[in-house]
Amino acid sequence: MTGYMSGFGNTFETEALPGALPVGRNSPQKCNYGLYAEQLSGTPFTAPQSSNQRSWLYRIRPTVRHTGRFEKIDKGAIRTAPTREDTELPIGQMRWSPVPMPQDKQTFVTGLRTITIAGDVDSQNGMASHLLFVTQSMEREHFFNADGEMLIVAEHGKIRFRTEFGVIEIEPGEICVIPRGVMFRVELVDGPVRAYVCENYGGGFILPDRGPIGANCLANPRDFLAPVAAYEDVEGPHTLYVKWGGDLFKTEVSQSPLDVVAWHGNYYPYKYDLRRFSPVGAIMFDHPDPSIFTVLTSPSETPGTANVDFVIFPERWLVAENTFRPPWYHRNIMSEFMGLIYGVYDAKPEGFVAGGFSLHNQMLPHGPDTDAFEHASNSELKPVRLSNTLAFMFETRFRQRVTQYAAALDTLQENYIDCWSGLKKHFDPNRREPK
Ligand SMILES: O=C(O)Cc1cc(O)ccc1O
Ligand SMILES: [Fe+2]
Repeated sequence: MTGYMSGFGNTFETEALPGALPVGRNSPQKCNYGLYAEQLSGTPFTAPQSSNQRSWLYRIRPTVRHTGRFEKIDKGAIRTAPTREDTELPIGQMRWSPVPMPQDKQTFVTGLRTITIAGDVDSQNGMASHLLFVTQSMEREHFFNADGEMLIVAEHGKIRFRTEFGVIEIEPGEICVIPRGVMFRVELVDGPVRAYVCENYGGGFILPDRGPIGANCLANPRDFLAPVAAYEDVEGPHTLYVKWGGDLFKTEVSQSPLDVVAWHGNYYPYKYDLRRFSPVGAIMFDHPDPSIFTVLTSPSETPGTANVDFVIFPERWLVAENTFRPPWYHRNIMSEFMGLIYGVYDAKPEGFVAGGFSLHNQMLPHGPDTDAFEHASNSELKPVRLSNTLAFMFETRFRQRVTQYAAALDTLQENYIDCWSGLKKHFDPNRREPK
């Protein structure tokens, strides 16, 4: 069964068989249908009520039966902070063209390629950005990530996540968030998949406060969708892969671990359609900070200083008067990994293409390229609709270290910085603009 329940951070209850959820208690002496009760804690037991996350799962076997002895295996191109790979790559603004879809068979586990790593997984700070290529569905294989929550940004092809909690499908324009520890497998729906992944080592993503914007707009809670319970009762050899402490392990078991008949709680995977985001922006003049486009944030202990923010640049109207409308020139204490899901990004009309990505690391200057500057400085400021465009940013307080894999990609644009070389000196002590 597939289906979704609407709301962000809600406590849900869902059962695939009637009466599978115990009434008024979590752990009765015997559960209906002979199920085992199991708790999955996403925050410490003692986290404040407002941020406490846990779910109760009623399953055919407890998860200890879905794990045997673990064996450490090759982690492929997956990297985890604070690993330091000597890339010989000097600091600098970086941009990559899209990496073509591999021709060989790649699953969600083998198809993850880490581009940047930031912070320190052991202290639950920081993040990684990955590319994901899937050319083959996982069969009798599952995965969970103990190192972080995974936010998957579909860029090419539809993706199906069969999770302990139920089934989630996304297409380009949508995201899926899988919390730390949740078991799942990934299937193709109608062809190969390319996606971006933010692995968040810190506290789980929440909706940002809206401040004076009030109770509505930006990402509205009702547009987040959690799956209804769906279970498999499948015997036979299965492999479970686990990412733990930057390493990859596997364990062999004799049944599918997706055997949850019912669950309740507030720790679960969910999806969101980025096209439902209701942007709020400048309706008179000036270019506001891009934080107005924050979809989800993983806060750190320092107020206003995100472990990582997930920000989008969606379709919208530009109407500001007497304003340089694209992003301003910028140096940032936060580091910015950007990707493009479709269309054209207004600061980079050339060279930043769907499936590509850029990295403007801590304090490294960036901003509109020469064409964007000339156009924005001289075009008539009538209302302009930015249509068919969707870019995003993973913005973290930590430096993002580039992996060897990313440094060696032949899609790394050697001449990226030349996009600014045409910015001429316009200074003239006698030149004043009309008011
Ligand atoms: O393109 C970027 O670098 C992202 C970005 C967008 C924006 O509107 C303002 C600042 C900023 O860093
Ligand atoms: Fe920026």
